[in-house]
Amino acid sequence: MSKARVYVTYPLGDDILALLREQCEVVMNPEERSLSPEELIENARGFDAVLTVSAGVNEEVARALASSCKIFANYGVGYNNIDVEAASKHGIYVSNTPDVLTDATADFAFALLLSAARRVVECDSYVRAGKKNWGPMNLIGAQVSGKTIGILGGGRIGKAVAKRAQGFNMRILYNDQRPNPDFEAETGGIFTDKNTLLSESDFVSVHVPLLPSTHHLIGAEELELMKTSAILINDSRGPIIDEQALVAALQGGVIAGAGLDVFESEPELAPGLAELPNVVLAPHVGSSTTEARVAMGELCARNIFAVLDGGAPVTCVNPEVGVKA
Ligand SMILES: O=CC(=O)O
Repeated sequence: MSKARVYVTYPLGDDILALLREQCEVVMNPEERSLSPEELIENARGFDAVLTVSAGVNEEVARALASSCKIFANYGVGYNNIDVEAASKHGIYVSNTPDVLTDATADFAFALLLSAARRVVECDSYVRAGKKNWGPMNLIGAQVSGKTIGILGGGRIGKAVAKRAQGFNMRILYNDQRPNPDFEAETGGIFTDKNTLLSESDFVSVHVPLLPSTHHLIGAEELELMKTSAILINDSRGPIIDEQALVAALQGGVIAGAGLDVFESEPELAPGLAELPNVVLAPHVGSSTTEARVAMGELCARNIFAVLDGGAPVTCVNPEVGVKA
């Protein structure tokens, strides 16, 4: 019997390709860029599975690929790039990669927080410019230990950030659609409404999925509620923050700083953002550790193999597909 065929939308490491090739024939887009829906349809037509790395799957893509494709296995925990309803309608499973990147992403939120608070990037430039002197007034930053952190999103990554904050003896506030007893039991976090969280926190870290209800969750009004000394961290999804409003707030001293791994229109930045000295910027690398990347690839492969074997994905986003089948 011929092997099932998997299309991979973005270059991935040899380890994951070798694993997929144990059971499947694999074709990969060799270019380091997201494919347009038209290109995805053209390239993946007739394949049994598509491993999506930030490629957009809309209604047309789902419809065009439905005669052969059984799963969109998304390489990432966030799957806002995929129209899940359309995939379900056309009987195609969607899976994501939760858990395996939680620690890496929480570590990176803390890396951004510490970098922005203690001006690590400025310190690096300072030393590289040959200015190595110690001085009592030199590059003074914000203390992190003992401060209040406000975590928007009480899920896996938010909770992992809270656990790190415990190590810094921080007061932990969090907000979500509803309280999460596990979050509170494991971290001592206190559930508050969003406005209280924004006005009382020294650091606000965003860990919600991108949904219509979380688009621009932080805009000009929310930034106005924050302390002028506050630092905003985001390594979830860019459109959760109104980036133009954030630039204006940082320029006007409404808040003190930001650490951003994600942007509204990646890879573009809002005008003025890159010129600000009080932001630390990163190119969407929250889950980019060797361990997390290997585990994400393995989980995509497990999801694909499970579906090709006639079952449901291990980490399934739309189990209703199996119910209808
Ligand atoms: O951004 C990365 C992810 O969603 O896993």
